[in-house]
Amino acid sequence: MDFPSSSSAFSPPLALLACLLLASLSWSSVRWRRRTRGRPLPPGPPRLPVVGNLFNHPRVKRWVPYHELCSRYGDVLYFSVMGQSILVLDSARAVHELLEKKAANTSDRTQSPMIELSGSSLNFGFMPYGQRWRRHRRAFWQHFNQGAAVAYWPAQRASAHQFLWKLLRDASRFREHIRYTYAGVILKVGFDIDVGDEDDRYVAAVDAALEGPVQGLVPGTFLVDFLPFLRYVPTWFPGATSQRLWAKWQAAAETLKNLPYDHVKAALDQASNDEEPRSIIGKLIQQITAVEPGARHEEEEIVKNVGAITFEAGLDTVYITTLAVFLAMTMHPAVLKKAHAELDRVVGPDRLPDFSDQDALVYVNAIVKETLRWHPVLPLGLPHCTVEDDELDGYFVPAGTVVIPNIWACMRDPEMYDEPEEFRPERFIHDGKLDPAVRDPAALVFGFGRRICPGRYFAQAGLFITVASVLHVFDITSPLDDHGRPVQITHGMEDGLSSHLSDYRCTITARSAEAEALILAHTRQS
Ligand code: HEM
Repeated sequence: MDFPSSSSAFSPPLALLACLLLASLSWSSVRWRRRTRGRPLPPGPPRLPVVGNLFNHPRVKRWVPYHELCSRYGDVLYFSVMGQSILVLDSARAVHELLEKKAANTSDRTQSPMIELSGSSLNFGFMPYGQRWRRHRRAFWQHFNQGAAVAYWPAQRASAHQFLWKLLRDASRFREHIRYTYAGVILKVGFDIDVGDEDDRYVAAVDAALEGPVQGLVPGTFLVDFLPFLRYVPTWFPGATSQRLWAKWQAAAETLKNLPYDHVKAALDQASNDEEPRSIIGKLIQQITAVEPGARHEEEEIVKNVGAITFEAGLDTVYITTLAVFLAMTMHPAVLKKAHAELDRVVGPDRLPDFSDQDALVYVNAIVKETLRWHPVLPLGLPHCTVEDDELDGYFVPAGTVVIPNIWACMRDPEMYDEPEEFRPERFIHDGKLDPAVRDPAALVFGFGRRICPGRYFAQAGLFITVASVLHVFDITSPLDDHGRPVQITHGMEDGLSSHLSDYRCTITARSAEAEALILAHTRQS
């Protein structure tokens, strides 16, 4: 048999290239085997060479298709998109195994150009796991831990009362009223600013700054997520509409960082030296005055960021959850009737609910829990990221893997919650008390490990007092059509990092003339 001579088949440079390629492939394969130690990657849909799952990775309302795929592959699901490993955890068990037990290795965040371009660099929720994130989180937690959060109850109560009065005056604008209620509390406790009735410039600054994260952080919305060089196209370039949008978002984030901060700074400058600052930002500014001037700029930046993130992370979450309570009451009149009965019995007609009623208002607490479960506002949480190679259930999890907890799926696990699609607060109650045997949705919807939501105590207190106050004095019923007939509405979740409701129309009326009088009396007092 004739073999072609080596000189005719391969020229020396080509042969060298082939040898180098072969050597590099064998070296990668050895390294891969060393790293995996024979452990396979977790199961998942079939992958194409190079692009992996680019064409079969879910894109819309991913919590649903992820969950459907898990019924085929199990509660740990693996994708690889253009070399990026993605792991979906579809059960409380899997989430606990990786994000709680191995928190030291799974508390990083993946970085995307859209974080900066959407104006979210100030948000430590997106910062990589490390010293900078830690310093931000420490400053925040100091003022929002369980003990500290109690100090904000009076402001939360006053804001809830103001909300009742606004609903009484014009219930058709209940969505704006909810936003003002929660933004007002943050402005008060964070900056000692009293929010205006409407057209408040601080609330306008918050709304403008939230546009970037809400629209810009939905994965895959902007091509720059896949082609990072696009961020350098100048704004004057024809068709560079995204660039102009990003510039607007970043400017709005800067305004949010500086506007309320400057107010606090000015107030501190005018106050006498022995006066204790009343606001969180005031206290943080006071702490950094002792810092050496050289390091002060960095510290000042942290304080500004902490102020801004309180709005960025703390407004839409409670706003959407409160809207979901209104929707649930509209759809389930029997639940509202039971809440009314409990409030009449525990609180009575002569006053509004208070935090001291919380233990006795078992059904109202159960409504808040059921709403957090029924409409988990961050259905996929905030994705974590692994730092080093890891292992789960005997599978290999490479370093740099994006880990997505499917909180929505956990909240609909029929093993944990019977008939999960139903809105049924009773599931949390046994013998007239909250049942410790039923998992509290708060143990999952606020996230995991070292990244668990540090605003959770503040959020839950605000939700409780607002919901209890509204249900005590208002009826919430179906919206009416043009002929005055009730319209049947259903629960739907919109796509997005935080999921808005598809429909939230309702009719809100005071329960009685006494209820109206009660609202007016309390508004005058607060
Ligand atoms: C219903 C209300 C809320 C829900 C369901 C919620 C849920 C979450 C979730 C799922 C995370 C990601 C946790 C993780 O990575 O595992 C998170 C992070 C965060 N939340 Fe909340 N949250 C709520 C309200 C608030 C409020 C009111 C504040 C501020 C006052 C707040 C501040 C934060 C911050 C600063 C982070 C970033 C934590 C970090 O990455 O270290 N949240 N939240």
